[in-house]
Amino acid sequence: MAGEYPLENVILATDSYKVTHHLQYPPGTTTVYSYFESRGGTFPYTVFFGLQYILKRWLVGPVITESKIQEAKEICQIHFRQNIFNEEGWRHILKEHGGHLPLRIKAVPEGSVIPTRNVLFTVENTDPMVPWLTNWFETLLVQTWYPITVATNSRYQKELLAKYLIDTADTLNTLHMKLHDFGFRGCSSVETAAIGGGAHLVNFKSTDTIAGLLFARKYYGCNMAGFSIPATEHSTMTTWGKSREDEACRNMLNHFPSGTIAVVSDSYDVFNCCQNIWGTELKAAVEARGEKGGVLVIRPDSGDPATVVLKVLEILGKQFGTTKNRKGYKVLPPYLRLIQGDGISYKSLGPILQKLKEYQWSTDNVTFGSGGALLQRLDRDTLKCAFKCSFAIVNGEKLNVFKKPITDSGKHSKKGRLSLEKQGNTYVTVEEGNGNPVKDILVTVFENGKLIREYTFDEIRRNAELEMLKNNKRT
Ligand SMILES: O=C1OCCC/C1=C\Nc1ccccc1
Repeated sequence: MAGEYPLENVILATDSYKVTHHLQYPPGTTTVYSYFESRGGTFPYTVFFGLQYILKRWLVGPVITESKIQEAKEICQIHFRQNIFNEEGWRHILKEHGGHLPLRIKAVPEGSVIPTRNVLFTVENTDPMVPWLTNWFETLLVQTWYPITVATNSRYQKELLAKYLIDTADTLNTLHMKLHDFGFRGCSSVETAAIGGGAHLVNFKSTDTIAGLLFARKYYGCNMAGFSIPATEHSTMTTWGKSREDEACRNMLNHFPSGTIAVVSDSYDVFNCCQNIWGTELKAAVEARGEKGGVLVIRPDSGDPATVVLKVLEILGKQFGTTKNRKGYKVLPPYLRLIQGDGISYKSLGPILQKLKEYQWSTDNVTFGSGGALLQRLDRDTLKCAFKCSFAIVNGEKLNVFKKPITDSGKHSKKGRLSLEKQGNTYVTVEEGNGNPVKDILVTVFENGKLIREYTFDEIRRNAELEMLKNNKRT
């Protein structure tokens, strides 16, 4: 935002080859219009999220300055070992627009759930003198692939968890806390964790990735987007020594006499810990804590997830008893739950939930944590996010622009000015400028350096909410 001087230089936040592209468009080019889409891949729909961060972080305000132009000119001169930097182009932006970028960006509302192969946002230059500007910012804008892919992957897990809660639990009330973000350390950078952590929080309110909380506060006006609880790690358990694992467990009950706490219990033998420490030595203390509304969440952290979770449930069920809920599935006492934070991904979650169901255990009993798979084991190909030019004006002539490689039909691009319309329950990308502006779902979010439409986190969460929960339908 204006006033905050980022260390980096937005002119240089691009790929080297783009520095040479102003010399490559046909003479007389006055408009370059490009669009972003997911061409599909792992998932049939995407959750649109994260553009607002990139706009605020890089593009909003008088971002072009004399010193940035000078620095960019110097870097490019040395990097290309020739003078191809478009100094007068950038100076034009400084002089004529006061350093504001003469671009128009139209996008689907953040949080929208859109089938792949539909336009998600468009970019065009608003000043005919700088047509090369549109694709200069492809590099930054295509980085929306990351928050989009994290939010999408996270939402598919929410769908899975909702399905099993509907089948095996009495309510969906715990759904928003069922997948906890464990991914901070597994991210490539603090910024990655912030963006990815924020993207997960579109779907859930359960996280240990503090960077994601700050991201939601700073860029999406959300005061507190997620929650966590007092929880142990192996160091706070193993420093007591193997012979005092029971004291480490008791220490947690003493320090946190009420509320929900989690204790990792696989330091040596998770089955022994559940049977003889939680289920025998500390059983009365765990139950007493339950009287005051306390909840103990036991955390296995190794072994085959479904196998270990099942065996732990059986042991705890025997020691503490179980009840049957209205759907006929077993539930531990309300003061006792599990969290499985090892080996969880979209791929592994379904089979685990299915196995618990087959053994008559309600999904109510278990919460999940996911790290690397949630925030890092994704790439731009997961949803094939791409940015292509579809329209241009050259010597006053309007051109529908496209690529159509005979070597990959999946890479055919859309033509002309695009709009996104909803026809019945189906989204349709209307091409070649044939859309009805009144029905266009794309919203102008950025124009000439200003953020035109901002989304709050609550609005985004509503847009992204599961269909079954949309109008507060509780099963
Ligand atoms: O194991 C972990 O790896 C890395 C991230 C945090 C973490 C656990 N946290 C936690 C939070 C709430 C309940 C249980 C555990």
